[in-house]
Amino acid sequence: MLEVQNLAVNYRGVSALQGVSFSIAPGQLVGLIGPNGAGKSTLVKAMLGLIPTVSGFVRFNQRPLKQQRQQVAYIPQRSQIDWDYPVTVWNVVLMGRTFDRGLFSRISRQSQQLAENALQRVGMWELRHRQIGELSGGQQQRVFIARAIAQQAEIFLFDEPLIGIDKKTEALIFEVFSDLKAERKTLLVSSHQWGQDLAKYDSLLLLNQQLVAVGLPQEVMTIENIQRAYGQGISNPVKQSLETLYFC
Ligand SMILES: Nc1ncnc2c1ncn2[C@@H]1O[C@H](COP(=O)(O)OP(=O)(O)OP(=O)(O)O)[C@@H](O)[C@H]1O
Repeated sequence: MLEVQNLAVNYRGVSALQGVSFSIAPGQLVGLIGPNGAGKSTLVKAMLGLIPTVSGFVRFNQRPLKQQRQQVAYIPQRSQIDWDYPVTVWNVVLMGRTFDRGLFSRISRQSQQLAENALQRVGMWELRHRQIGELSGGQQQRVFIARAIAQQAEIFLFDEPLIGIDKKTEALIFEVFSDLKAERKTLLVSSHQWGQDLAKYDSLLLLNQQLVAVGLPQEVMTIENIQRAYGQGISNPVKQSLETLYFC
């Protein structure tokens, strides 16, 4: 069980997150949604211990998550990655196995096999010798998902994985989510994507500095909750996705 209790973050004295508490059971796919600047990335980074927190704790199976970083696969937003960095697809995926280096920093045969399987899973094996900067947005996302799969983590934190990708990659990502759920992994996916996709999550966390609502997608995505999180004006895409959720 992944537990977040009373998490708060300030940036230079200004509050970005307050009193965030939730838990996720193994095998659950949880969506983290909220407007731009709501603190979605901040929450994911705070959970990983990448930024300082003012209060709160994050535990996995009753132990601090910070002490079990190897159990967490983090798939950052594509915009946070330097795509000009000269590294091949194969080496990015092997980075998921860096904890498994033996004498003279050699990567074990088992790790190489896991990296190969992960690249096959996301349909990127043929492009393994490519530089990452030479890939499309969807292909880049597949490579980082392969790295996460190769890591064999228990918890997967995806930061906006659906931004700027093609429909085929989006379908593949949801297939990978299903596989990981079947393996009883814990999945938290931040997204500001609206539409039918929201109904695919087991539950949603609606965030705007604090948690506005938590629960089943149709319980969370009420007009009242959306207004509390997004302010008074609800745009057409938001209305459409509410209708999609109610009529699916
Ligand atoms: N390093 C930082 N220093 C100061 N303020 C920051 C920093 N990072 C984020 N913020 C601020 O904290 C708030 C939350 O930002 P965050 O990136 O977590 O939101 P988000 O929900 O992920 O947004 P988006 O959907 O646009 O990616 C914003 O007001 C942002 O400007």
